Amino acid sequence: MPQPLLVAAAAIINEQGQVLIARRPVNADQGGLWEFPGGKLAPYETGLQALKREIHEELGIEIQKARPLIRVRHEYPGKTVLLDVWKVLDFSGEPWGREGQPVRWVDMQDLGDYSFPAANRPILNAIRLPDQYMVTGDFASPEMALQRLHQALEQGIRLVQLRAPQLDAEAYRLVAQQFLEACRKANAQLLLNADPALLEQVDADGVHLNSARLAAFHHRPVSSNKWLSVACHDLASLKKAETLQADLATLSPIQVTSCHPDVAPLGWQAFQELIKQVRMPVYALGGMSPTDRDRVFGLGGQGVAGISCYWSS
Ligand SMILES: Nc1nc2c([nH]c(=O)n2[C@@H]2O[C@H](COP(=O)(O)OP(=O)(O)OP(=O)(O)O)[C@@H](O)[C@H]2O)c(=O)[nH]1
Ligand SMILES: [Mg+2]
Repeated sequence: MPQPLLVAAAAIINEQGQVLIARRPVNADQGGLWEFPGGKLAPYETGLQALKREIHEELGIEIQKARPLIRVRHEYPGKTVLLDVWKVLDFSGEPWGREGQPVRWVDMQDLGDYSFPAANRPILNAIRLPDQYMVTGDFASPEMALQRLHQALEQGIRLVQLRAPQLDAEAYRLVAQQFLEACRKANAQLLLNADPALLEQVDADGVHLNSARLAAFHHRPVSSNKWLSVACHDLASLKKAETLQADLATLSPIQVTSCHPDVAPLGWQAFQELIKQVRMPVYALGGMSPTDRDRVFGLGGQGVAGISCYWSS
């Protein structure tokens, strides 16, 4: 494999939730396209050092605090890049295009209106997805499920997967419709762990494919304006998810879990090694707690997914 060109780039988000993008000069590589500000690492620089230097050079601001968001390896004709993208949590100064480049604050939902380099698709997904992903656990009645959903939404959960293998298709559809209404009100996104065709009846934000469905599909089963989430347990399933052009994946079990106590966990090192090999935001699932997020960011993951840590009375 060729040695990639190392590039640090910044997702700078303001208090209104807008993202800063800049336009590349027309005569540059990927010219005329929009990008996340940043640039190549100098020899002996770490990603964060390069990020701070480049952002000062290009935008005139000082990064006070940032955390890893996603690393994306992409092969362009004649060049391979490894984009080390950071989420900027605090900065000082007012950004402006110091090199004459147009810069613009863009609403999160309007990012799709801009043309970015091909490598940027996973970055756009990582920016739009939260760092916590709740998967529903057991419930005795739809009322109990809704009550638990409301508790989670109040605690800040903004991405929900309705997993209810105990329900038949009709019962699932009814609960999904109620979940969708509650999620819409809370500005949260709902993924259906169900046949993707259900999206025609319940207009949720996307679907999550379990292992059986992942194996059954050979093409992306949902349109590009819906999320495609996939359950992965090893490199083969992650690669299959990539073939289906999935937007996000869960990788499990990372630690020992109460629901599958006899399954051997992958562990943190395997989590890091596996997600290096795919271009997709990946959530750590299995035995997680919200406090594991910093560790996950450091290993290159999107955040934490969980049932028991979020679905409790
Ligand atoms: N900064 C940045 N670079 C990106 C993005 N997406 C992407 O494919 N790249 C690629 O990564 C490389 C970054 O190079 P750059 O031109 O920003 O590097 P630089 O700031 O050091 O520029 P310079 O060469 O003028 O000193 C380019 O090949 C560019 O096409 C992105 O979102 N932001
Ligand atoms: Mg640059």
